Amino acid sequence: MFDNLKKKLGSFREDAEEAAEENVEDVEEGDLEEDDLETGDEDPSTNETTTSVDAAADPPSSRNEGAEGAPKTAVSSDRQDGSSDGDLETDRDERTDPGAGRAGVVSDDGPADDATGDEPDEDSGSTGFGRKAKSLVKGKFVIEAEDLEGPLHELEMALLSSDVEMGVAEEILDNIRDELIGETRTFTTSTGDVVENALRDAIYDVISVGQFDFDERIALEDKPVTIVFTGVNGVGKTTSIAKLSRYFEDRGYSTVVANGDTYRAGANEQIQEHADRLETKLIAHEQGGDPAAVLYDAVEYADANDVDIVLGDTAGRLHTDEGLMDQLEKIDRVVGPDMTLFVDEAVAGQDAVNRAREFDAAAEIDGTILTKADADSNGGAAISVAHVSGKPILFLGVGQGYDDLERFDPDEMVDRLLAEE
Ligand SMILES: Nc1nc2c(ncn2[C@@H]2O[C@H](COP(=O)(O)OP(=O)(O)OP(=O)(O)O)[C@@H](O)[C@H]2O)c(=O)[nH]1
Repeated sequence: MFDNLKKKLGSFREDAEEAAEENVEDVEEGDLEEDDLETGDEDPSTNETTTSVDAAADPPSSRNEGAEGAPKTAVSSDRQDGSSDGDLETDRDERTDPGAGRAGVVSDDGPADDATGDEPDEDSGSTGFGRKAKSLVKGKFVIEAEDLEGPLHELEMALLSSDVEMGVAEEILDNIRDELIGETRTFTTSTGDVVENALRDAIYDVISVGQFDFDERIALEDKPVTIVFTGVNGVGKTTSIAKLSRYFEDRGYSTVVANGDTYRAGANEQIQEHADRLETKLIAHEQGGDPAAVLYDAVEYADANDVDIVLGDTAGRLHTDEGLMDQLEKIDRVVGPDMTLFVDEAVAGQDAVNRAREFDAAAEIDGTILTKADADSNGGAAISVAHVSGKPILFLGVGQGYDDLERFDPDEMVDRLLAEE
């Protein structure tokens, strides 16, 4: 899965690490300015962080600098879930590389990311992270813009040729620039970790857009929960519905499937096969019937039989097909689905990215299921869909079996993309 992209990211890592290595200076403990490592300068009342001595030379940052006077910190990810960066970073690093990486990186314009979420360092300078980092520090470097020009250009070309959407590729590059260029970085493990963490954060930022806890949301909704699936023909909608039926049944929910694809000959038979295998009820009408009526009946059935979740298939359509888009609107009016999930195939690359944007504009979606990720070596859709549509990827289809469905986890995705071969 995503092998091409993994290779290309690996090349960037090597190139950027080389650029960092060329600028490394050894640091004797005694040479370190307190400023290099200080972490206790935050004023809790203003949440201001000490600015870098090099800050004036910093290139304008599109991400870390807000309004004039706003805090500029080394923290990069704008999390979607409201939790503090510190908590998340700590979580993430513990899972991926305990004791290495981010925790060891300190820039001179503020605290290391992990430190930002920790308890306040009351006696700054004598206790806490600054002191700890000092005793571990190995070296320091500054990467200037020109050092990274070549590697970043290569990375841009690599992302674009992997079907990453142009705006998303630019965002990733901006994120990396913000993280790596122009700041003196002291480090405790290796320059490789510094580069890897910058890349990790840059990608995480774009793929984690809009993430929410899907299971929790299902648990909290009044039952029955109605989920409608939309997308173009043949991308794996029906199969994904069958997989989600299995997913929910595995978590103790009962499901009923509604075939709102009254358009395509053979659709009833196809979905009936899945329902039989999964031993779940199918509600279907004659071909040519009203899809909204099918879904309405399925919700009635669920109400009457205490079924927890209604999974509603719809006809494959293009967002430009007005008749079919009107059907979706009617479904919205008649059954008021709790969620509309857009289904597309990872292998469609840029097309899938464009369709996600367009479907969201035409019929507000809550999230995406990206199918056939198992057959996609590029990964461009997986990287781009959330950022472009503003809605999260919720699941990846990773095969044709009912269990071949993975919750999309941005952390795991980044780990996967940056895993050493
Ligand atoms: N490898 C792989 N194949 C998949 C995956 N999901 C679906 N497929 C296959 O894709 C083909 C199309 O799937 P369907 O579920 O029929 O697609 P659909 O979108 O419902 O198609 P229409 O009903 O024609 O709109 C089938 O052969 C599925 O087995 C996946 O995650 N990985």
